[in-house]
Amino acid sequence: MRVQVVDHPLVAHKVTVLRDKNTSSPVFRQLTDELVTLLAYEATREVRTVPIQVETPVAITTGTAFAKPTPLVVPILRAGLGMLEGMTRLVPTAEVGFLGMARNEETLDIITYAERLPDDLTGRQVFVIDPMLATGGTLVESIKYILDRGADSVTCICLIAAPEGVARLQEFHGDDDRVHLVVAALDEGLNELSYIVPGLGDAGDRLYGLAE
Ligand SMILES: O=P(O)(O)OC[C@H]1O[C@H](OP(=O)(O)OP(=O)(O)O)[C@H](O)[C@@H]1O
Ligand SMILES: O=c1cc[nH]c(=O)[nH]1
Ligand SMILES: [Mg+2]
Repeated sequence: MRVQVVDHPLVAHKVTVLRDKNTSSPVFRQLTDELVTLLAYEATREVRTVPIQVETPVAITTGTAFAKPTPLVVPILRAGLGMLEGMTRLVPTAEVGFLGMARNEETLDIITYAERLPDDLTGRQVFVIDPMLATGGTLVESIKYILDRGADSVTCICLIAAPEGVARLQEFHGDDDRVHLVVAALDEGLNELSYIVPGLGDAGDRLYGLAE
């Protein structure tokens, strides 16, 4: 598994505003959208391409197109939805599958309440988007799900990760070079409620309001 923390002043600045508890939902959504495009730039470096011919007003030249099968983007509902538009804007030919997962805030067990993915992911490059990697329970489960269906690779794009979550991914997928993780910030750790510290609070709530 390869882990990349994107070290860039634009990313650091946007994450700082995102963390601010006084940042409103509309601004939070806008920054999430902007951040995913910056992270996706790194995360899609190994997306498969094929050469194509293109005719400019001046000459015919060789360009680049995404290879088939096209990349599959999988937002983890709810909070991952906030990253979807930024991702599909960059990779417009991508297909989109959905995983609805929520962690029980007391037991931290993961409940999968929705799943809409192709049964066969053979040969697919999959991009999982979810802003928060806390204990890692959600991502470990998602990655397992996707690899079990035959995907070639799973690249997870997260805004904020806790070292505990990264360690959990290492434990389950550390030796697997099909798995990549790209994050904007690696934080200090988890608090007693398994929230990321300093983090930004509950990403789903800040994007979409209270879950109750
Ligand atoms: O690493 P973990 O400990 O599993 O926690 C991370 C998960 O928690 C958040 O989702 P949440 O369960 O709050 O659902 P929501 O997006 O509907 O708010 C977040 O978006 C991740 O999916
Ligand atoms: O800090 C955290 C941990 C899990 N999920 C969130 O949205 N925030
Ligand atoms: Mg939540």
